[in-house]
Amino acid sequence: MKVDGKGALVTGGAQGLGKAFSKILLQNGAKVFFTDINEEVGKTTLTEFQQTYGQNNVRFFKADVTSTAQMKESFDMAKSWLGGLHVVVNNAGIGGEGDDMWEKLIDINLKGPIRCSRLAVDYMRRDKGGEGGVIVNIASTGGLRPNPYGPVYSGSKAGLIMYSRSIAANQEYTSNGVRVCTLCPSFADTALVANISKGTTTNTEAALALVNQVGIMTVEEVADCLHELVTDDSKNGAVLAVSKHQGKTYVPF
Ligand SMILES: NC(=O)C1=CN([C@@H]2O[C@H](COP(=O)(O)OP(=O)(O)OC[C@H]3O[C@@H](n4cnc5c(N)ncnc54)[C@H](O)[C@@H]3O)[C@@H](O)[C@H]2O)C=CC1
Ligand SMILES: CCC(=O)/C=C/C=C\C[C@@H](O)/C=C/C=C/C=C\[C@@H](O)CCCC(=O)O
Repeated sequence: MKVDGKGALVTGGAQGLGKAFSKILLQNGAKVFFTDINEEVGKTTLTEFQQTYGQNNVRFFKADVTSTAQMKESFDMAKSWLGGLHVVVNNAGIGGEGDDMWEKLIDINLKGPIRCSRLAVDYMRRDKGGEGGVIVNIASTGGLRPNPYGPVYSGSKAGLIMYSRSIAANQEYTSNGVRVCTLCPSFADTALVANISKGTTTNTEAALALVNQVGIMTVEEVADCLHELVTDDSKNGAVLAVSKHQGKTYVPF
């Protein structure tokens, strides 16, 4: 699918990878409706995008992926303003393994993209008035192998990978024009990784050593992979891993 003229919704689009995903979609001619819980940064990013890509090609709406009501409102607004919903990127996510954080992490990193994938299917499937489209769920290489420094984070991403592969296998969705893919980046240069040094993992020293060993990608390198999954209509159920040290790998399950 060429994204030129298509409508896209990106969650967690105010900064980091979500901002890079919105940017590459805008650069290729899509209209983008992005959401985020951070209203201040979201409005700053909106202004930046509108100055570069035009007032009428991008919109921001403050919304929390843990709220069904807020995300239903987001999807309603997006479909109406975009004129059609063809791409959904479930990107919003956090780190944090502590007693005070791990349940919130599951709510955001696993329940959030499941909530938004369910909405996306309903809004995209042709038998319910949609025009077909693609959902890309943002997991992690941390969901593909055990991670002693982020067991809850890895569990959330492993769950998202399997959920995504499972709905991609649903012929009720595929026969109505919906594709589902998963992008599994390793470390990229965002606040999420920077926060590792502030103690979001179970072992900061070991985690930082892993980051140094694996290397850190630019957000643009990850965004190129998103564009590949969105535009290649042959990709359904695909899981694309990408890292600084190993490049791109379609995971051969
Ligand atoms: N940066 C990295 O190395 C990697 C990141 N990822 C995943 O990529 C996604 C984006 O992460 P980054 O850009 O790195 O982090 P980031 O912290 O820079 O951006 C995350 C965005 O999500 C938003 N957000 C957080 N909770 C939210 C909620 N409840 N509702 C709506 N928005 C919310 C934040 O406000 C922020 O704008 C996450 O799912 C993360 O797990 C996956 C692999 C590697
Ligand atoms: C080095 C950090 C690490 O081992 C992962 C920790 C996971 C959870 C703790 C969380 O608070 C920090 C998350 C940061 C994640 C950043 C990138 C990961 O999504 C890539 C995982 C790297 C890999 O295992 O290949």
